[in-house]
Amino acid sequence: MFLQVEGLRKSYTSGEVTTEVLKGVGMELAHGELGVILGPSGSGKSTLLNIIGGIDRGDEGKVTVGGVDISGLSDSQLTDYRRERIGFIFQFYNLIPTLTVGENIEVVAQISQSPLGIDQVLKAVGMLDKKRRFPKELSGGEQQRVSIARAVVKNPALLLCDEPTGALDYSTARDILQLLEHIHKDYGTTILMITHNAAISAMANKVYRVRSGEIVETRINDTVLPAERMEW
Ligand SMILES: Nc1ncnc2c1ncn2[C@@H]1O[C@H](COP(=O)(O)OP(=O)(O)OP(=O)(O)O)[C@@H](O)[C@H]1O
Repeated sequence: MFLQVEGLRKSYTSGEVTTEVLKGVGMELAHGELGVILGPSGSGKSTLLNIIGGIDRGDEGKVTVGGVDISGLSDSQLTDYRRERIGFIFQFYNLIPTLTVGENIEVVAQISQSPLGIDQVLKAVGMLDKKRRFPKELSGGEQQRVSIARAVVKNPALLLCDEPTGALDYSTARDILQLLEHIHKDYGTTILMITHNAAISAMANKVYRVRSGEIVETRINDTVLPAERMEW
């Protein structure tokens, strides 16, 4: 199994209060699959994604990605893992405002082991003609396209998306989901995506429903709905 999470626990302590955010999470995702994590606010979705992506660490349990047990990595090995194998897409794009679209992609390509071509990924997200623009000159949907290109240019083994359409209007959100669907198909990238929106789970191979730090349901979709046919 490409991604395997077993008995993952995580607590945060602030002052005298300890909150158990993940209470023994287990999940699996095969290579090339698209998984969706559904759940209410505060249920632990981002914490789970951040641990899988090597941004954060669990307290207990095991996370294996592409045969590597990341729970056993040193800090510098975890940084290399994150840089070389993981692409992140966030709700609020996080582009560098002082760099052009092309430069935002280039800084990531430069530190990647086997990057794709900058123009190739900009073309794939429909932003090649805006290569010399700055992020503030773009709409939210366009900025998210650039952030997808930035995540994809490193040719990541795993693409992690945290509410990628959370800040977008309905039709732009559907465009972005269609784009992620194309990336998934064209590049064969394994994708794990967090959403509040249950309708989006129709495009996934696997759906994990999270409640209060536990996966309460794992569903396998035999039929995957194309993003252009999803409605909510
Ligand atoms: N660094 C931190 N320090 C303390 N508490 C944290 C930290 N990160 C997350 N938490 C707490 O852990 C819980 C789960 O947060 P998390 O962001 O994983 O949930 P979520 O399901 O992604 O929520 P949302 O959908 O609102 O983003 C929340 O109660 C949050 O306040």
